[in-house]
Amino acid sequence: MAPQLDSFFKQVDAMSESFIDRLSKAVAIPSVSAMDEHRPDVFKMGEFMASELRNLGAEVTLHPLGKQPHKEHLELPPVVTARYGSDPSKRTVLVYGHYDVQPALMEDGWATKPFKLTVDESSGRMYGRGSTDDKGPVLGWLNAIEAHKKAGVEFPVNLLMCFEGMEEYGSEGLDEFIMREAKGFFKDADAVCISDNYWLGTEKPCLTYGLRGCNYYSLEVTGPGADLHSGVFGGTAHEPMTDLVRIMSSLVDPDGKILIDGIDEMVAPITDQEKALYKDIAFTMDNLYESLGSKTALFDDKARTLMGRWRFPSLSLHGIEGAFSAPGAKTVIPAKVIGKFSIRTVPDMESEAVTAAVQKHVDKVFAGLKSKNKCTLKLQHDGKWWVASPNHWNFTAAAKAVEHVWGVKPDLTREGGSIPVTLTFEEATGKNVLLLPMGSSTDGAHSINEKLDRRNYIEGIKLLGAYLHYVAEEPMREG
Ligand SMILES: C[C@H](N)C(=O)N[C@@H](Cc1c[nH]cn1)C(=O)O
Ligand SMILES: [Zn+2]
Ligand SMILES: [Zn+2]
Repeated sequence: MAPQLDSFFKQVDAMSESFIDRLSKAVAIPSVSAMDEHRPDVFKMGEFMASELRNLGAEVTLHPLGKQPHKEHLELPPVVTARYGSDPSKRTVLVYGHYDVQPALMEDGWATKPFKLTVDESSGRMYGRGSTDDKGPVLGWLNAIEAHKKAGVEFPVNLLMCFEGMEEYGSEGLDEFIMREAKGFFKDADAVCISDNYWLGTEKPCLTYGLRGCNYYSLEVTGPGADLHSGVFGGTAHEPMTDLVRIMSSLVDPDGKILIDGIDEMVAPITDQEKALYKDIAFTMDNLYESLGSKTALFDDKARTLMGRWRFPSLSLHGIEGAFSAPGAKTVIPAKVIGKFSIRTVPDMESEAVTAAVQKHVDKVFAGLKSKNKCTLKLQHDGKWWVASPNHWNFTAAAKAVEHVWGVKPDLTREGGSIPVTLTFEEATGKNVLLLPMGSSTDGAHSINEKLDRRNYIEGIKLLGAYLHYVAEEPMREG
């Protein structure tokens, strides 16, 4: 295999500028799934993926998913599936990624235009929304195909690709599609690989075997018929924002402790075996400070910090729709405000039980306010946590590829973020799922100035290709 991989690696290096150009074109399409006005761009990005894949010789299908639930004026973007190769003597690997991105506005504080890939030649940092989450990794698979073709190296496996456009909005419609296609498009898969998370630091690669789930809520408080003048009506009416802020501040304390009764009891106890795992992970508090961009950590020690990210639930307050947020001093009483918060869930939390506990808490606190306003809690979307076995040939193949490309053994990690369909793929295919990250801890996914380091992108393309070669070699045994 070594000469084949050498030729493939040389080709990736030779094509690196054209791979960066492909990423620039993708970043330039603002495929923000959470903003109605960007829905045509999400479709455009789906078309871009389909056209790039067709040019590489893959069999591509765009699957419409129908109307968006609760937003029937919007069509869901298509799932793009593609097959590259159908040789029965080869293994078949299914890869998944998403072509939608989080919102990004210049006024959020970006130093460069979010939808223009800006390469800082001195640091190798490539800034742009979606560069690391998840356009860089998704294009990594396409680039790996192209480099094999150009280098004249036989592609080692049959590749099934599944790219969606709603991941950042709860993967609407995808679970049903995957279950429908379990015995169709996905039936040949021998293993699944997802590249959509990050290293723990900036130097050591990792393989990931767990994710937290995510229950995302909106909490609406309404009262007056329209926004009011606070001079005229302040002191005469129950104010929705006052109620909302009280309820939101009752959910979690400043140390991150969730204050909702019953949540702690749902969390699986920590075992001694698990405690021992944390000490060997290459992660320091300085890694955290670097990726936080500050020293505002909740805990001073590594193990508690990793547990806080991986295996305990957390509750984050995200924002308030309808609140006055512009510069200046508008003296308004907003008539309707919608608070947004989410709970990252872990084993053994069940979505329905979490929502029941949240509803009970909100009802209790709101009743205590004795307000005449109306308060409504809604679960916007939920995605389940996932923990898999890393003792499977899929992980062994990936570990060999990491050692080959990066010269070190990868850490085995869990991820604090969520990829809701991971569990669905596991259940639909009955096969092992591996998370193989490309980007690093300082990439700032979901934040301002999101970036992917040039080194992680180019070596990441080599890693994805090498992984497929090692998969082709691994003896078939379930782990
Ligand atoms: C880890 C992955 N790249 C990611 O960013 N996932 C999102 C998915 C999401 C959106 N709403 C709920 N889950 C995340 O973890 O926020
Ligand atoms: Zn994301
Ligand atoms: Zn992502």
